[in-house]
Amino acid sequence: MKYKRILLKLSGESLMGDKQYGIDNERVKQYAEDIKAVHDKGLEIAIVIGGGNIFRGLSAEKSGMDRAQADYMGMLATVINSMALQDALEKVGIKTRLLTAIKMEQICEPFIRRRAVRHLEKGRVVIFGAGTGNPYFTTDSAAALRAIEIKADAVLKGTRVDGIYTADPEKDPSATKYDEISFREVYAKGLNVMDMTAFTLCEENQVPIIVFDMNKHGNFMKIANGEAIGTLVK
Ligand SMILES: Nc1ncnc2c1ncn2[C@@H]1O[C@H](COP(=O)(O)OP(=O)(O)OP(=O)(O)O)[C@@H](O)[C@H]1O
Ligand SMILES: O=c1ccn([C@@H]2O[C@H](COP(=O)(O)O)[C@@H](O)[C@H]2O)c(=O)[nH]1
Repeated sequence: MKYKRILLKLSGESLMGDKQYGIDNERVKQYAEDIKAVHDKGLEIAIVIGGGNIFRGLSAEKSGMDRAQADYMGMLATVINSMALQDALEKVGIKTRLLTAIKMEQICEPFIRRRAVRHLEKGRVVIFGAGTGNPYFTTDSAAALRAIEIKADAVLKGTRVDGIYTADPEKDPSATKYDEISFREVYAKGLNVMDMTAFTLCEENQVPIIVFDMNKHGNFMKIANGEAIGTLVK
């Protein structure tokens, strides 16, 4: 394995699979199997999962809702996704712990940095739910923040695009992919695959980011082995 400890960011939207909303069980199962294969090789894995398949604060604000209220709803959506992933991981035999930034003591532990690190050292997959616990942030920023806190070697952003493109590939079919790009170039070109707060946090703390297509079975293993299949930001 190329790394000892990584932070895997999973997209909430990707969890929908071919559905228009919610959680596709087959997709969650595929993620769990891919994560197990890498975990079995001894990599310490922490996960942050988005909530875009259920609720996004920014979209709700556009429909007239108070932004902070909507953001808290978005954070709760990430907990639902985290619980679905936790269930799927346990079904394939992985020990997990779900730690949330908003206390929900009947269902999971509160986020305590030292406990998270201890869980990882003991070989448990740790899922961080409820983002940063603060409105006006995203789960990309939560992923960057937690990665720094647990001293992860990299943020692996597993999403539905296979890397960072010169423009959004879902809107511009002529866009071309970068194999590697600097943080400075990402800012200068305004590449929106992740939010800028997340990029800045990683740059300031020397945590590289790799963007890759998590929906293709086996890709997570390739990335964990150091194969250059996505886009490396450093
Ligand atoms: N320059 C770019 N290169 C690659 N992807 C880009 C770029 N600009 C925008 N994107 C978009 O970034 C998105 C990244 O996917 P992802 O599903 O992680 O988004 P997300 O909104 O963070 O998901 P969620 O909130 O559900 O976790 C894709 O939809 C892709 O089209
Ligand atoms: O730290 C955070 C993380 C998330 N939110 C809210 O949750 C939703 C879903 O997260 P995505 O990153 O968009 O998947 C997000 O739209 C925010 O409303 C938050 O407030 N703080």
